[in-house]
Amino acid sequence: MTVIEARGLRKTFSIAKKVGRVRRKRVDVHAVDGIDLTVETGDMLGYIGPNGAGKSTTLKMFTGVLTPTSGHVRVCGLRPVPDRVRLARRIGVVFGQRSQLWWDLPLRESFALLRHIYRVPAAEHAQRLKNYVDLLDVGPLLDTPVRQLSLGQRMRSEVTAALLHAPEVLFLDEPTIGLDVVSKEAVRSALAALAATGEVTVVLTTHDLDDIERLCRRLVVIDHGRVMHDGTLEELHRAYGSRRRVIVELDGPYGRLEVPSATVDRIEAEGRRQTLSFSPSDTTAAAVIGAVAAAAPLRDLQVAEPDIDEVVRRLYTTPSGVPSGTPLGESLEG
Ligand SMILES: Nc1ncnc2c1ncn2[C@@H]1O[C@H](COP(=O)(O)OP(=O)(O)OP(=O)(O)O)[C@@H](O)[C@H]1O
Repeated sequence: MTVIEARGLRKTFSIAKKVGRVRRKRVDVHAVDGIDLTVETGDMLGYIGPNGAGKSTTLKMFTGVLTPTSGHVRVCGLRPVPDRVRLARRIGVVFGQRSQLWWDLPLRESFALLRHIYRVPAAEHAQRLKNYVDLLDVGPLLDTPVRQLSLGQRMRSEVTAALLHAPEVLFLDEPTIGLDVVSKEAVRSALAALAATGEVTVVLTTHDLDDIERLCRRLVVIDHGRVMHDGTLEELHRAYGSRRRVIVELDGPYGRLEVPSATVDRIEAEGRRQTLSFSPSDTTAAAVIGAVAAAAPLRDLQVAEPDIDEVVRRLYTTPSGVPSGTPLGESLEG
């Protein structure tokens, strides 16, 4: 079932730009510039793009915070702005800068208050709380006032809070931003476990490449308010010509290996260690390893997947070929 549908979605901000010493003129910033997107139930979608690409603006239009300038958008079959109150019961939102928890109350009491706000029957709430408290590992935190939680603990608590009224879609804006490595991993595992239940559709924005690899079954990459890629990570690698690598350790010194459809990128320790790369569309890791084993005394090997960091960097720096015409000047007013 379709949970999000956007057609030709646009948001233009009119901002005052300084020209000369005192004069200002109004310019249009096309923050979202004609986005078409369909999200189906159970999707785990990463909405990514460089700074200022239009990610937050899109999420704000999906959640009824901003009115689109033009275009069509439906979330759970509702129009986000006019149907905002009804929509609030069907979606969960975790935007880093806004908390839905009460700072001075123990977490348990925040959850109880949310039950009243969303008018969730007590038995349903208790059952759901139990499930999500286990899934997101917030049990040991229930009696702690929110202000005493670490950033990572708070993020897991925010996600739990956003799920207690059983939303169909969960929107997460940068769920791991500012967290240390261990907390990031805890939040990621919790979200991966949530995705595995298939109970809720998740749309998240992130700049974190590990989030993308671990969490996003589908990636929508936007830049200058337009969709540049929509598909799986593998499709992204294919589209941008990513290469897989095989690192081989040989039993003794050896010359440069010659393997069909692969190139030797690096030779170390007098040829004992060589790094080969190949395009998955030309050959397979098995064929490369087979060819190496037939030619040289193979001691050990390692296969490295294409580097997401590299492909995203390339994606963000490659001109899309679509002139944006967007005067992304300094925003002087909101
Ligand atoms: N309220 C506003 N008034 C004027 N311009 C705005 C407003 N909100 C966003 N913009 C502009 O719209 C463009 C898209 O901003 P948006 O915050 O959606 O990008 P983003 O992809 O979320 O960026 P980031 O990754 O930095 O959070 C930017 O050029 C931004 O300056």
